[in-house]
Amino acid sequence: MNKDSKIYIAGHRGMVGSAIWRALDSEGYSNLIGKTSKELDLRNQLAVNRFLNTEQPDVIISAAARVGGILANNDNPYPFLMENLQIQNNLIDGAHKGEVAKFIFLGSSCIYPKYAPQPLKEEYLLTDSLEPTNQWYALAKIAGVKACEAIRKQYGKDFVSLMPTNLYGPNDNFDLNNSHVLPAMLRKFHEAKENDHSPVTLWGSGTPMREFLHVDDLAQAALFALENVLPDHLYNVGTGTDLTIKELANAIQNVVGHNGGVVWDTSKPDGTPRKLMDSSKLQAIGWQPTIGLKQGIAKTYQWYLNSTEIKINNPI
Ligand SMILES: NC(=O)C1=CN([C@@H]2O[C@H](COP(=O)(O)OP(=O)(O)OC[C@H]3O[C@@H](n4cnc5c(N)ncnc54)[C@H](OP(=O)(O)O)[C@@H]3O)[C@@H](O)[C@H]2O)C=CC1
Ligand SMILES: C[C@H]1O[C@H](OP(=O)(O)OP(=O)(O)OC[C@H]2O[C@@H](n3cnc4c(=O)[nH]c(N)nc43)[C@H](O)[C@@H]2O)[C@@H](O)[C@@H](O)C1=O
Repeated sequence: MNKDSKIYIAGHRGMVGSAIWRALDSEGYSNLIGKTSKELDLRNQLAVNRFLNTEQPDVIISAAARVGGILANNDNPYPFLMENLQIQNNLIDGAHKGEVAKFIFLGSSCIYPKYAPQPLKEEYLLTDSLEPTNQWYALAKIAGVKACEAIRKQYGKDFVSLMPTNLYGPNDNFDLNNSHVLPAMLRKFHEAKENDHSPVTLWGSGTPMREFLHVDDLAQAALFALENVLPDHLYNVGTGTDLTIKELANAIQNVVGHNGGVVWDTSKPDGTPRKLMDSSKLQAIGWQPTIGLKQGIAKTYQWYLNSTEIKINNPI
């Protein structure tokens, strides 16, 4: 890939898009383009086609999506299904018709069946039914993976899908209803510490297990996929290590310095019991995670403390 190739990062202001932008920028990629959702609504096919015809990017990295934690997914099935289908269809089909040479699609570990064997291998896709809380989002993401696979199979184009595990890091969403668990816990424990170490209420039973990857490691995986023609269409991107939500709460409490109690609100959903990824396929060809969870949580908490603008993303 040439350093002056024109690379459109869709969703460049989001947690993932901004991390990919930073990674490419620091590697010397000088022709990056991004548009906010106000400037270009990716649900609008006509607008997307006009934009792609005008800009003619060489590469598209698709980090734009309707994203949220377990409750946002569970309570908003239609936008999580339809908006994600619209955004990705417009980008993937526009890229195919516009002769974009390389397309990197981002999905999520929730595409795999709820009770698939662990760790999750890429070939477990579509072998059983999905986790109900995020099946709508997962179905859209599966359609994106299959669209890229179909274009690759029929036309031989370099369209590839990366499936990250649960991500965290700078520019995450800290809205207490819509965010994922790690940013929600950072904010809840921080605010409780400031409030005389008051008790914190967390969701579910605390027994589900999750795997967490720092978004800068995911950005390195995207850089790796940009700079190499990957031999297959689908790659998991994770650390290979998971922990219970209770263990995560303890780790975050320690980093933040909160000494109060924790209450588990079991009226909130647990979601899938476990979704540990087998990322050996991508690791075997050259990508490795580098940021351990404790270090990553500490870095993210520092970022949170130093940020003048914390993203509270509540589009619903
Ligand atoms: N966060 C996570 O834990 C995980 C995320 N992923 C994947 O990574 C990708 C990015 O997620 P993340 O960065 O966390 O999400 P964010 O919510 O932080 O960012 C999403 C981005 O999408 C853009 N966007 C949303 N709707 C539209 C629209 N209609 N038109 C144009 N742009 C739009 C937003 O643009 P703007 O800011 O301009 O409104 C925003 O920058 C997604 O594909 C997601 O599936 C995968 C696994 C885990
Ligand atoms: C990335 C991934 O993210 C989502 O799936 P999820 O992993 O289930 O989501 P989550 O991060 O919101 O929760 C993980 C666990 O944590 C528990 N939990 C405790 N306390 C809080 C809490 O305060 N907030 C949140 N959000 N969860 C909490 C919560 O009950 C659950 O057991 C999907 O959007 C899916 O589409 C997807 O791709």
